Amino acid sequence: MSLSAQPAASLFIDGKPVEGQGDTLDVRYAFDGSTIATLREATTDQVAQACAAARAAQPAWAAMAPVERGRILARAAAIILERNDELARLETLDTGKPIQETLVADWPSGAASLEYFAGLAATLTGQMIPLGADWAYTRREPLGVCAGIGAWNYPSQIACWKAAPALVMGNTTVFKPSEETPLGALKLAEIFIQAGMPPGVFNVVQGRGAVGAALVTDPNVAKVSLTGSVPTGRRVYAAAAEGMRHVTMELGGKSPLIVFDDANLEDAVSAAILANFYSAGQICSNGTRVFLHEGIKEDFLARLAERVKAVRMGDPLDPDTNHGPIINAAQADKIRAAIRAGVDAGARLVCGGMGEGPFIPPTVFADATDDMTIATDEIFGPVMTALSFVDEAEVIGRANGTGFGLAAGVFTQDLTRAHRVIAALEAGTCWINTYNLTPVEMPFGGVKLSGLGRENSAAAIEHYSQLKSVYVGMGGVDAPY
Ligand SMILES: NC(=O)C1=CN([C@@H]2O[C@H](COP(=O)(O)OP(=O)(O)OC[C@H]3O[C@@H](n4cnc5c(N)ncnc54)[C@H](O)[C@@H]3O)[C@@H](O)[C@H]2O)C=CC1
Repeated sequence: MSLSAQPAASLFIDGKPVEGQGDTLDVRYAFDGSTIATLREATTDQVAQACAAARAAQPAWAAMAPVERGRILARAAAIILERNDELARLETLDTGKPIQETLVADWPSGAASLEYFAGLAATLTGQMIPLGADWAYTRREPLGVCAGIGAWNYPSQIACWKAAPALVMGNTTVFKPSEETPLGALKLAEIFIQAGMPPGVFNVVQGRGAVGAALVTDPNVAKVSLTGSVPTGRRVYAAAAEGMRHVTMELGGKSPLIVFDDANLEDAVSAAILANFYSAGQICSNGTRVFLHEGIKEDFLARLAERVKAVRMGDPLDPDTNHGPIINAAQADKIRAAIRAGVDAGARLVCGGMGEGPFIPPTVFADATDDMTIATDEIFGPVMTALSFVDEAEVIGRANGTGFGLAAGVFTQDLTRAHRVIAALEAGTCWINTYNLTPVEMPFGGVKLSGLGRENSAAAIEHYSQLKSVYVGMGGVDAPY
């Protein structure tokens, strides 16, 4: 089977594939470094063209009956699910993630988002407010053109999560995937057209940070939704502020996973695996600071080290591979530097280590302290840091002792404690006795430096719409003169 994944053209503007006129973008398969596609970035003019196409398409799209917009999203979801095998393969080539993951976690999650918001379409109404003889009403209106900017870990899911609530509200979108993973968004654009979406409603531009920056400040853009790191989030938020644009920021984390001594140990170990090693650890909400109660620490670590032996690194297209390569050499270098810093700081390496080439095995540090960089910095790789604790109040304070606030997890059989601890944790997305499940029905997002706004669930609609208030006078008008 050929590994070429060359698309018809690099960009998708106004319903058509359009070749980029900017710099070259080589797309590589993380497993062997082979080039699977060569794209061209969008120029600033092409970004402007995409935004102008989205602007031009927006009034007619917003004027369509909501249920009709919903129907198009639902049709797109059905096409995605029919083509899931082929799309999962492309996602694996684009990201290097194992096919056993991309078959279930990427496009299917994107399709669920389209289905969810399709179902919500007809319910997105304003309010009637009685005011005695007079009354007022609100109209929930679209914002206009919404720019989406994605990270490389879940490229197609991110494109769908940003497109679905925006489009169902009658906004139009220009999406820029990460330069590392540009292919899935082009498929989504094609599928939308196939599902009956009018040209210009969903557009794709490609490029590195500078293209993203041009998109954020385009005069036609009313809202920016970014999934990326905190430093990029700061830059994008600041640039968006100049035009008073709305923002959603889905940024990084260093989330705590707290395991009390009464937890079901086997489940807690499973959760720690999901919270640290799925997608080779390249997940924003990962619970990378695993706080273990002193009483169970060594049992937990021994069991985890045992379970990790079942890891199978290899060709991501092999259905038996359950741990893929890191997205690129620069990211692998960063992860290895973080591992080296953990060893140098005196943490105990329970398992894993440097690995070879693009592969870094599941790596577990124990006996770490809160101030070590392996406990403070987002590594975005398969590196777990275990910290021990004895007391509930102590662990809450330490879990909150970070600028990040994306996610948190608690394992305990004590229901009262579970809810008390979760209430005290500074995190936007939390789990009790499980980890990293992000169904579309549940709001997803962070607090503190991890972001603003929420994706998924009806809560996302708030971030892709604005209210117009209309006071209706039913009698005469009293004026002072
Ligand atoms: N909270 C969430 O939902 C998620 C957050 N992330 C976070 O993303 C990061 C990893 O992804 P990366 O792609 O390395 O992040 P990144 O911050 O380097 O890039 C994210 C996107 O922003 C673009 N970009 C870079 N500079 C820009 C600028 N000045 N203006 C506009 N756009 C710009 C990039 O081209 C890319 O498309 C991690 O910190 C991770 O935690 C990843 C997935 C989910």
